Amino acid sequence: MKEAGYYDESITNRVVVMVEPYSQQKQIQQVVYRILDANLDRTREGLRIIEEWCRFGLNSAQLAGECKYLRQELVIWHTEELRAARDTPGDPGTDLSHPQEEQRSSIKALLQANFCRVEEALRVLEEYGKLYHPKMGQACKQMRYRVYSLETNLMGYQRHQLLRRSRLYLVTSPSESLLSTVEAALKGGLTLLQYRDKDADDTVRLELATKLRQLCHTYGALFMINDRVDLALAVDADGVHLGQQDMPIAVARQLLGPQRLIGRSTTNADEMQKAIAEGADYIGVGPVYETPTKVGKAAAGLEYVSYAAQNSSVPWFAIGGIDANNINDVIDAGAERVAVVRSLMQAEQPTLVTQYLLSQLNRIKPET
Ligand SMILES: Cc1ncc(COP(=O)(O)OP(=O)(O)O)c(N)n1
Ligand SMILES: Cc1ncsc1CCOP(=O)(O)O
Ligand SMILES: [Mg+2]
Repeated sequence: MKEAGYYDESITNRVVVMVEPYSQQKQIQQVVYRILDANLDRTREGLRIIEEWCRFGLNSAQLAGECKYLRQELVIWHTEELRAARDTPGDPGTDLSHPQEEQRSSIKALLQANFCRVEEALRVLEEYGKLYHPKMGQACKQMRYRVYSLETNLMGYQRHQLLRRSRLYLVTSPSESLLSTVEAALKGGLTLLQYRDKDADDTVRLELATKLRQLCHTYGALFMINDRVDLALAVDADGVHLGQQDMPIAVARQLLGPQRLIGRSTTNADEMQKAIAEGADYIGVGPVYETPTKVGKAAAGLEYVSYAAQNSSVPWFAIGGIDANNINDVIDAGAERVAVVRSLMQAEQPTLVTQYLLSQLNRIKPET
C-alpha cells in the first residue's frame, strides 16, 4: 500500500525527514508493520473463535456470516509487506499470558474474553493503521462498531435460545441454604433461575443476586431478577420478571434494552394477549393451583394452561403448586415448561428432584 501510505517517499521527505533520519524512519516503519501484522492476526483469530460458537453452538448462519464477513474485510489489509515484517522469535510478548487466559469459567466468559481481544486489537489497528494508509484507521473503526453490534446481538440471541430450551424454571424463596440449593438444582440440569425475595434489604439482595448470577453463569444458566429492574441492571442479570402490579414492560424495555429478557405473570387470556403485545419474552401462566407461596391468589386452573398451550406465541411457564406428584397433570393439560418454588427450595435432594422434573418435561417433543 506504498502509494498512499505515510511512508510514501514524497510524504516522507516533506514530513518525517525533518524529525527522524532515514534509517530510523525505516526502523519505525518496521515496528508499525509488526504491530499491524500482529493485531490483524489477533483480530482474525478472535473472530474465528466467536464464529465457531455462532456456527456450531448457536446454529446461526446470520451471526456466523457476520464473523466471516469481518474476517474477510481484515484480509484486505493484511498485505505482503505487513506479513514480511513478522518476527515471532523476536517478539517478547509471545510468552506472556494471564492466568485467566488458562481457564474460562463458561462459554459466556470465553466469548466475552474474545470480544474484548478483538475490540482492543481493532482499536490498535485503527490508531497505527493511520500511519500506514489513510483509509485503514477509518475502516478499522467501522469494523470495531460492527463488532460491538455483533457482541450485543450474539449475547441477546444466546439468551433467547437458552430461554426457549429451558423447561424448568426455579423461582427462589429465602433460605439459609439458598446458594447450595440453587447449585444442586444447577447440577441437576436447571438452566433458568429467578431470584425472588420480597422482604430482604437491598444490601442483602445485591449481595445474594451477585453470587447467584455468578453461580448461574458458571453453569451456563440464565439468571433473572423478580420485580426489580434496577437490581437486574446492577448485577448484570439476564433479565427481569414483572407481575401485573410491577413496572410496565415498555418502561422496563427502555431501561434494559432489547437484549435482556422480560417475563410477565398472567392469570387469564386478556393478560396473556396484552403481555405478548407489549413484548414480553415469556409469560408465567398461573397460579395453576392455589399455593402458600402466593397467599390469597386464586388458582387459574388447568383450563388456563390448556388455553396457553393453544394460544401463546411466546415461551410460557405454568406456575403455582406444581410438584413431582402433579407435574404430569400439568403436562397433560399442554404445558411444556414449568416454574416451581417449594418443590425445589424445600427438596431434600434438589438435584434429584430437578432431574425428575426435567425427565418428565423432556418426554414432550420440542416445539417446532
Ligand atoms: C415465572 C413467574 N411467573 C409468575 C411470577 C409471579 O410474579 P408476580 O405476579 O409479580 O408476583 P411476585 O412473584 O412478585 O410475588 C413469578 N415471580 N415468576
Ligand atoms: C410466584 C408465583 N406466582 C404465581 S404462583 C407463584 C408461586 C409458586 O410457588 P410454588 O411453586 O411454591 O407453589
Ligand atoms: Mg412481582
